[in-house]
Amino acid sequence: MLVHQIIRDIACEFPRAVREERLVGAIHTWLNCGAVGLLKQAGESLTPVAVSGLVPDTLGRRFEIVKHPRLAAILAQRTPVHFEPGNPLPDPYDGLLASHLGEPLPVHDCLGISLYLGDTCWGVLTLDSVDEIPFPRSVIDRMPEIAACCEAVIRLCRLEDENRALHLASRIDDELTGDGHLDENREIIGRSPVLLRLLHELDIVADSDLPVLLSGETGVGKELLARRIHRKSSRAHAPMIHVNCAALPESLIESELFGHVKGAFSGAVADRSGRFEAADGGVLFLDEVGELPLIAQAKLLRALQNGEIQRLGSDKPLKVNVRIIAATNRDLAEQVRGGEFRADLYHRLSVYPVPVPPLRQRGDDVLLLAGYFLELNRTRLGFRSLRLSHQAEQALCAYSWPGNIRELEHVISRAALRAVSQGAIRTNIVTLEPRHLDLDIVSAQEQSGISPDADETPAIQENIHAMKEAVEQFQRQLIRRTLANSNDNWAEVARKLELDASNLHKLAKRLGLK
Ligand SMILES: Nc1ncnc2c1ncn2[C@@H]1O[C@H](COP(=O)(O)OP(=O)(O)OP(=O)(O)O)[C@@H](O)[C@H]1O
Repeated sequence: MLVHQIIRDIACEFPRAVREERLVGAIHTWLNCGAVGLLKQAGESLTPVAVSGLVPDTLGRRFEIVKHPRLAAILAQRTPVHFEPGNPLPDPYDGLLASHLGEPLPVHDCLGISLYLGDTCWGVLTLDSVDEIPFPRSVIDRMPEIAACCEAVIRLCRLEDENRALHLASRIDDELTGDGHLDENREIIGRSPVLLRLLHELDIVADSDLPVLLSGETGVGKELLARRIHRKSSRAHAPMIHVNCAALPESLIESELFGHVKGAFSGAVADRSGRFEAADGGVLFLDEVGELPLIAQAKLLRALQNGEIQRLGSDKPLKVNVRIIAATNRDLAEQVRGGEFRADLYHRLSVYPVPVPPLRQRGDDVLLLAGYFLELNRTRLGFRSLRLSHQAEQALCAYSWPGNIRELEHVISRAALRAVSQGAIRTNIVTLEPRHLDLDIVSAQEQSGISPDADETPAIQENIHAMKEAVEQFQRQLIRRTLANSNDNWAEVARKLELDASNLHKLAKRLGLK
């Protein structure tokens, strides 16, 4: 019985994401329908927090309410809304049903109800069927009861979150429970354990006033993470000023950072404050800090050491109070060894170093992010539905993403345009295939340095790295495939791969699959 199962779950200890998944899974099993979705309202959009029966990228999509008339209709009333077969309004899940991966079948029958916490709307529950037989009257009649169960679970999650936040505030270091993805101000998509661990760590460091050094490959989201640190810090009320150290011409760096007084150089026609002053009380984000020339490094160091700056051409010191967050895609420690970066500045910036993992180590986040970008493009280009074929999903998961999330964003936008130019009709369900994605898998391998006849020492180092990555990529695919063929049963995967269960657990964690 549905209600019994939900009450049993309420009595157990679960992280929020698991609670929500179990709730949706229980409703799905009980109804035996096509799909169930629990969507939370965040501003003008609905964000799926748990789905069952839909393709994995659904979790990354953000459904703009004005663009989805069915969702708007569900939100507009507190009683159940039934869209019978043949209803002309497009369904947000058209083409996203997992049971019809080969064929982009539209949803036929849809039921929805808005969910409330007290008088405040929280979001919606949606039930979809792919059969042309409408939901029976008995299900429609039980919708308020099902909604009440959902509301109870949501309320419990909220109370548990508040409790956890209180613990965190009193510096009782709570264990990671995997709910970082549901932050109100979320812009950061992903649920992989590596990302959730990182967000948890950043939330703790945000609270301190320590300088943070974010390092990682291009496009991994360093700037996005810097913004999150700022937003969650006690300096959130003051600005975060962004300085792209790679884009500043050497001759202007000093004046940009510290400002100048009238007449300091030809062209200085008036007094002007610099970025340090603009960031006073807030955060100065030094992006691509590894590109700063040595001379500018010395000046920056002096400002950080003394907590004061001088405008160019002035001898009056000005006190500034800024927190520094720096980012780099270079290996700064290596640059220090090579004499390109000052060791003293490096130590000042890297009080709290945060390596940001590349996309290929974030497991299924690639599909969630793909879903997020698919939905953005669907809206932008006016498609009824924009989805990935199973082969396209596999291609995205197998690719090594040297340009990380930025590259994924571009790949999806390009693929959508390519589909249009190849004749896709916007009023149909448009399915992106590997040929639309056009991922350059061969050249990515070449880029990563695999070359059988390279025998010079640096090349050997690179090859070892590339080989490790290729092996990990293979392991990731193998585990994912075996998992899919074993109904997500890890014990069965361990048996099939002839691995000890605890070794499989460790390996899956290292590969970002758990
Ligand atoms: N987890 C995420 N969810 C949604 N969008 C993301 C995520 N991570 C990155 N992005 C998007 O990917 C793009 C690249 O991110 P960002 O500029 O923060 O990367 P970066 O590491 O600072 O790159 P670079 O080193 O090249 O400056 C941005 O458009 C950003 O919004």
